Amino acid sequence: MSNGLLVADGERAREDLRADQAPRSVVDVAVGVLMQADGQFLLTSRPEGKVYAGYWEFPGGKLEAGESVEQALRRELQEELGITIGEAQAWKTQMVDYPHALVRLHFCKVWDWQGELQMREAQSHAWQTLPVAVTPVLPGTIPVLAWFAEERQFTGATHA
Ligand SMILES: Nc1nc2c([nH]c(=O)n2[C@H]2C[C@H](O)[C@@H](COP(=O)(O)OP(=O)(O)OP(=O)(O)O)O2)c(=O)[nH]1
Repeated sequence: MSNGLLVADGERAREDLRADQAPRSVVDVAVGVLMQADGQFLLTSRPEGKVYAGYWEFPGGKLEAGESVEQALRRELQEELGITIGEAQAWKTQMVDYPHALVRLHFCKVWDWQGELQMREAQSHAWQTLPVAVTPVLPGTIPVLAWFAEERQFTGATHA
């Protein structure tokens, strides 16, 4: 990692490849970190047919044209989980350079929502704490586990 940018899948080879290419545009993504009072957080698995299918992540998705992060988060969590969220607390942002896209992840903590969780995209879900037991975790999700570790003074591996 350098300058707050996480490069997934082979930094040096990709820098060589990109030397004479135009900079890629950034894709903004709204991500919800659903929290329970006891500190557990919700992870979901990426559905079949998407890049990194089967990897564990926080629920969310790309902003549509004209949407704010909060609007996108509200829409995505309704679409994916069938819940209506209350206030979302902007937490941290993280850029990740994947082979498929350069993404800017806007992580928001969500403490309050209405409705029962429904896995509307046939994804799996798991309430987790540190260390995270489900595997594999999406590269762009791992920094969040480090932020939790810092907040909680947790030492040791954050995930399997
Ligand atoms: N939702 C989510 N996406 C993440 C996380 N970490 C991470 O690197 N990403 C990346 C993976 C993808 O490149 C991008 C999210 O795009 P997506 O394809 O899941 O979004 P979407 O639901 O709008 O997708 P689609 O409708 O276009 O299929 O952000 C995370 O914790 N949660």
